Amino acid sequence: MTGANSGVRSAIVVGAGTSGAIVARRLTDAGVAVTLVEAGGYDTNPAIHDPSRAGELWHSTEDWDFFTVPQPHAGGRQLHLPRGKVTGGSHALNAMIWVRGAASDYDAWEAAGATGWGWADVEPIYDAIENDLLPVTDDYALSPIQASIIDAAVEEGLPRNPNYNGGTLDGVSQEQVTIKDGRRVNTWTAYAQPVAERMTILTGRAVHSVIVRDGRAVGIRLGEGDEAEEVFADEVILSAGALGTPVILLRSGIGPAAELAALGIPVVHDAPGVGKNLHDHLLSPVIFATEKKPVGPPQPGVSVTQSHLFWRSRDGLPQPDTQPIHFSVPMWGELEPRGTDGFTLMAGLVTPYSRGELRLTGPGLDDLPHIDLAALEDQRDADALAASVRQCRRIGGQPALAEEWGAVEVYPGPDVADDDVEEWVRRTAITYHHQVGTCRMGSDPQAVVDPQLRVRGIEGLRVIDASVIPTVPTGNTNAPAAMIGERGARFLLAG
Ligand SMILES: Cc1cc2nc3c(=O)[nH]c(=O)nc-3n(C[C@H](O)[C@H](O)[C@H](O)COP(=O)(O)OP(=O)(O)OC[C@H]3O[C@@H](n4cnc5c(N)ncnc54)[C@H](O)[C@@H]3O)c2cc1C
Repeated sequence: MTGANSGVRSAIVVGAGTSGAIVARRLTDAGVAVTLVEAGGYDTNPAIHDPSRAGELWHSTEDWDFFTVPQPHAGGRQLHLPRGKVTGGSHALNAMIWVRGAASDYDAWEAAGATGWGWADVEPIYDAIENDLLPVTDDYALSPIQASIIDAAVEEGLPRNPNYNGGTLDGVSQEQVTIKDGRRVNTWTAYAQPVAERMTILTGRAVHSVIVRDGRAVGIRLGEGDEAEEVFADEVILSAGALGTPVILLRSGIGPAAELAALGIPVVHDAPGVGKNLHDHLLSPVIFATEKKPVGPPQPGVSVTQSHLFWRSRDGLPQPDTQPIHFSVPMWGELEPRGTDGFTLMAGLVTPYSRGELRLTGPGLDDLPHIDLAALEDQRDADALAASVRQCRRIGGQPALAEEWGAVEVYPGPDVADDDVEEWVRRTAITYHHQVGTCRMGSDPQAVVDPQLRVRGIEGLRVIDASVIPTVPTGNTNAPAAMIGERGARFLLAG
């Protein structure tokens, strides 16, 4: 369907990240006059494009560098939440791993009121994306340590899964990634950048809020104070991500009325769900040194993570609840003392029960949001992550690692007994970078957007990004964000 058919002549897309870059491309191809607004700059930093250098992007100018409020169930720590602030968004910073999730994840969305988002609806979208502009591949050479990690996981009893996107997640696998010829490919470089000359692109411009007149979104406010500027279009699409989009809605007066009033923000529409339901996956490290031969430094063009596994931490689960991810480098984080070489089996929780929230602390662009993941608040999350740590310890002790490499566990290390791993998890848990849910889609009054991704109560305004995800899928969230971008654009063009 073309833009002319849908009647949409012009659209503003806020955010050139995973979802927004796809939306901008699809609308442009349909003849819609697109203005794509990105708070960050262009992706000129070479570290973005070399998969081995992703770690350099944390705390860089391309990182929003968010932090949570102190997390009482995770040692009182404030967790760093990197998010891409650059063309490509978080797909410019991420590890490029491609995971669809479990069919039952999407059937659960549908059952909870996201009508039309069951597996039968989304599977063809994934099939289409993977055979279109993004290269999704596991056809690359494994680093020697990664091959041994996979062997060790098999020795621990896990099945070797040749395609975790093929219907069964369980087992250990080489990661499918969006890398081509040793370079990162993201939705900006694959979708939006090739048609950039056919759009209006504003970079380095942060959107303050949406302009709403008589219940309809008519444009956006860029910047604030003396630098404020207004841009108008038929449709406004927020693709600013699970932390960026709710902030824009709240500054626009679309959110929980009492919270907005307390900050002196005029209430445009009482939407109690905006910023609620924030949740994320979590990681906790198990780090090894090698006594027989060094792992060696990262190689240019090669990601430091190439394998992962899906595993059920207890009986009776319909799908895996843990997804350890394996790094060819020691991921020391805040740990001291630290060595110079090694590898990390990063335990991972992918079925979190804890739910946090995002709130504003003020109406200005510089007022940092209050971000509370409620990390490990639900005991089931701590139990699953601790079980995952114990499993990673066991894998490190298998012959393929312990005998071939002389792998020796440095952290948690011999002083931490398996019974004390929960304390380790609370002391070391970090984000898996998969925040979702802050503008949940559904059919109930608390849902922020309807299943067509229209903001309830406001005409001409959609949210198309990871914030609409009602419950985080079993796996990394980039592929779901891309799928949401494709579907959201189709909904909009269909009118
Ligand atoms: C370090 C890291 C590693 C990750 N690894 C993986 C992985 O390997 N595999 C995987 O599947 N997922 C991974 N993820 C998660 C995945 O990248 C995200 O889920 C996905 O990119 C979300 O897409 P999005 O479109 O919702 O938001 P984003 O891609 O974050 O895009 C949002 C865009 O909006 C812009 N924006 C925000 N606010 C404003 C504003 N006010 N005005 C203008 N622009 C604004 C931002 O700058 C950004 O460009 C990782 C994430 C990170 C940060």
